[in-house]
Amino acid sequence: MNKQSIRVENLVKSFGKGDSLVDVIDKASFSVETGELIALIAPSGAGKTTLLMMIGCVEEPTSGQIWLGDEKVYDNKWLNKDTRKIRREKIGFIFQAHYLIPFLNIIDNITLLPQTSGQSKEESEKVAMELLKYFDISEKALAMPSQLSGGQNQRVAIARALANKPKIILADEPTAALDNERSISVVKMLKKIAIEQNVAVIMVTHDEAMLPLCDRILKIENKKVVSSISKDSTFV
Ligand SMILES: Nc1ncnc2c1ncn2[C@@H]1O[C@H](COP(=O)(O)OP(=O)(O)OP(=O)(O)O)[C@@H](O)[C@H]1O
Repeated sequence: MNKQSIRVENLVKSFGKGDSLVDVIDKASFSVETGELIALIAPSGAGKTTLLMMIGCVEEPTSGQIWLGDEKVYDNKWLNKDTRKIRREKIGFIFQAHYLIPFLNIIDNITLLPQTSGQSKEESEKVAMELLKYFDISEKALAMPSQLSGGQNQRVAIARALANKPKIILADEPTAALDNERSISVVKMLKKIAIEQNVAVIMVTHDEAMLPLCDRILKIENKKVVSSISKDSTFV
């Protein structure tokens, strides 16, 4: 059964002060359940990355509340000062560029974070190999990132985001560097992960072709966050 994985209430974000004050998000309230793949859309500069980074406990909101799973992590301040720990335990990040470390092979790229979080080499390599099999690139385990295609590297980046078994995946334009066919394959993969691994996925995208593959669309409109089901073309 799906359950609430992300909940945001009255979230506000402004940058700067006085004359240079920029209001970006005004009282956003929404939730995302496990199993859901959500597209986050808005014009450039409207606050997509800012919203994603607040949910990811990277950017501190101005006010409001955030729950990740059962834990309230923000209530007008971070409730746990160690936001890195929250990120490590609960969230997998995927970016437009894959940001794999060029001098580490694929398996070492995936096991780096779990090992720095205290997982044993054996256990982290076992999980990494399972993920590489899942993404159909296990034969590339010992290759270097430069030996893989853009689409393959992005699959490795998704595998890396899953290595700590997070319940939330935050993806900032994960398909921006890929052609249409590879973009569709990456987004379908994110949907499969959401369902099979009970993960909530929020994906920032500028690509309208990806919207029908998502369950719901969150749109930032005049600083407000509005939700629609993906089939509803009101916002598309
Ligand atoms: N650290 C910062 N200090 C001041 N203003 C910032 C800061 N970070 C972001 N902003 C401003 O907040 C607004 C939202 O930025 P954000 O990067 O979240 O937009 P976006 O929707 O992700 O844009 P894009 O689609 O171009 O990536 C912009 O006006 C930006 O200039």
